[in-house]
Amino acid sequence: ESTAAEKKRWTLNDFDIGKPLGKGKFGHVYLAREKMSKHIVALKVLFKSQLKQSQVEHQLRREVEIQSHLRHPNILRLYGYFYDQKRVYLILEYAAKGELYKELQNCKYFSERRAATYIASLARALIYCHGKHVIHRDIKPENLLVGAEGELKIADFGWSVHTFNRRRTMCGTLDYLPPEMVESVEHDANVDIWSLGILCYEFLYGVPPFEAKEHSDTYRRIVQVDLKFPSRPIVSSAAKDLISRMLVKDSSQRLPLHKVLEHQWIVQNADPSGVYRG
Ligand SMILES: CC(=O)N[C@H]1CCN(c2c(Cl)cnc3[nH]c(-c4cn(C)nc4C)nc23)C1
Repeated sequence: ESTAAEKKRWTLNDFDIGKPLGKGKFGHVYLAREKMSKHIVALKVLFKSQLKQSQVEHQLRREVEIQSHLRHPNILRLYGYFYDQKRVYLILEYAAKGELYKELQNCKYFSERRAATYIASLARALIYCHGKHVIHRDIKPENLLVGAEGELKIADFGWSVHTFNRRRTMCGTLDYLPPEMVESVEHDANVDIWSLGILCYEFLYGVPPFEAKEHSDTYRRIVQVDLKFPSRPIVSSAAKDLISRMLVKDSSQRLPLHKVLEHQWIVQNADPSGVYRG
């Protein structure tokens, strides 16, 4: 069902533009306020010239089509879009607590309760997406935002907007790709289970499991599923068990998302509200 916001023909005049939130290859994201409702949003401004140059117009149309129909507390809303001569504007939900990866950088790694709470809410969001035949939501930390109540929001449109201090492995990171994508065979919804396993590892250890200096080494470690658990920080065997059941080369053998939610590590550590309160 589409709301009034979906139908309205928005223009730039409908908004007061605030500070830049992030900038990147295709344009910038600004804090903005819709004048009539005083509703705070994030306005993503993309340059048509850039989109044409990189032949991503069709990808943008597909992503906007998908994103505007997804309604889930852990998926950033796309309220609408509009364009003028030179730019395309996406009207997005504003996540008040910003980017998760900055939080992860600040505290190196998360507690098991915090990690489990985030993984559970992402599993629920992915179950919702798969139910609508939407896969590969590209859930690396750069694409995760935090709402006002501390809830996680998947905020990706197939490419990310790079904020000022980019993550070292941001550009073209292979870290999150599962074997079938690295070996570029067709992929199914199970790719998201793999990425969730990578994310769980990174939440607990502060680095992705197959990180290496050279891309060729990361590639080899992924296809060999060269999974090692450091001795520090100390992580429970239940957490390692869950990660080991998600990072499985044969995508059909990965723990299904609904089984992730039933895993003892999640049941014992995740806050049922999906919000980590510290
Ligand atoms: C992957 C990606 O799109 N990255 C960012 C750029 C800004 N953008 C935001 C989007 Cl699209 C939505 N909400 C945001 N909130 C913030 C933010 C809030 N604080 C306190 N600091 C920041 C930054 N940023 C956004 C997404």
